[in-house]
Amino acid sequence: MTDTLTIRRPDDWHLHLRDGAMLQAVLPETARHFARAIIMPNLVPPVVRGDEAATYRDRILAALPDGMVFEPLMTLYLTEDTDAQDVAAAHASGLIKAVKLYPAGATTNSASGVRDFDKVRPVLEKMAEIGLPMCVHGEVTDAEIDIFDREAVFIDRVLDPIRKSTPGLRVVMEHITTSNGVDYVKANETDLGATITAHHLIINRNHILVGGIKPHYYCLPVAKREEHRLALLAAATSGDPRFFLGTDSAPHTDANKEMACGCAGCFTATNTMSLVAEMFDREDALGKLEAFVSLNGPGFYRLPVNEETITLTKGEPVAYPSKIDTGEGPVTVFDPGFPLHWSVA
Ligand SMILES: NC(=O)N[C@@H](CC(=O)O)C(=O)O
Ligand SMILES: [Zn+2]
Ligand SMILES: [Zn+2]
Repeated sequence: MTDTLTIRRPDDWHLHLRDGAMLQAVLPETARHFARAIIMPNLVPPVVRGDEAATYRDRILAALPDGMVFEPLMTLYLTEDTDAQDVAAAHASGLIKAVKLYPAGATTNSASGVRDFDKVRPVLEKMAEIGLPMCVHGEVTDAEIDIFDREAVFIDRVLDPIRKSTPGLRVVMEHITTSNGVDYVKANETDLGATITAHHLIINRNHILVGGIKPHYYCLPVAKREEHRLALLAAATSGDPRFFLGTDSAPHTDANKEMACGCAGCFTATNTMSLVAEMFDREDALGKLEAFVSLNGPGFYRLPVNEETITLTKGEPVAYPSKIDTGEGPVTVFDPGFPLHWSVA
């Protein structure tokens, strides 16, 4: 039985850090284990232009506690008014590593997102030309489409047509939640990858709804049936380079989660590595953990892998806080509902 595991330091390819007091509180939770993270731009107002990404990056670095090493990989929030030249300049300077597409209304702080995909065509063409990846929140927003079908319908109606009409566009399907997402990625040899969260490896829709509503299991895209969770787990543990960890750790205060209309988002930054290692161990796939958390992401983004390592050890159930304090109120840490045995030394 393996009880220690040394791997290259991991990265998080999908992270919400927010701003101000919340940023201050959640950044160390990520920086403790992760070397780099793709920083989601869905602030209010969103991070749209290169100069806004530069000042957000400065605020993140200013919030980093002394002695911690962490590199924020910045993104821009795609709007119908985004200027292709500004995007190209922010990419050429090394500031941004991706552009994020939110269909308007799909998720938290997506009101400034895209309604008419034809309007962003010039930006997408420029991105294809310069090799800048597009990260996609892949859900349609049509009122008549069932929330559990929104990812699958997005692939057919929006994503596949965009990819066919924009050859060379490199796409990351963010936080996939369905076997449809897994199958679509696998059916495409080039220019397509997907992030998978820790929580979607663990929960299905029953966890949210059976025995009472669990607001801390509610996120978007919402967790689906068990067969979909199993497809995600198989993809993550397969070693296939097209799948990599993006936690989508998305802090909301308990006050904003535990209410009649609670916010979407699970906060996993504190215990991500314990969650993921536990699930890989259960699948007898610890040999593929490094690929999922440390190798496949840099491979897709064409960045060097981290030189430093971390060591995980297996032992008594890991102690982690049930909540973290933030200047805005407590934020509940994702509780898988079972003990975790792997901790980062
Ligand atoms: N995943 C979520 O449920 N919420 C994210 C937004 C997102 O990634 O869709 C957030 O910013 O809170
Ligand atoms: Zn999203
Ligand atoms: Zn997200």
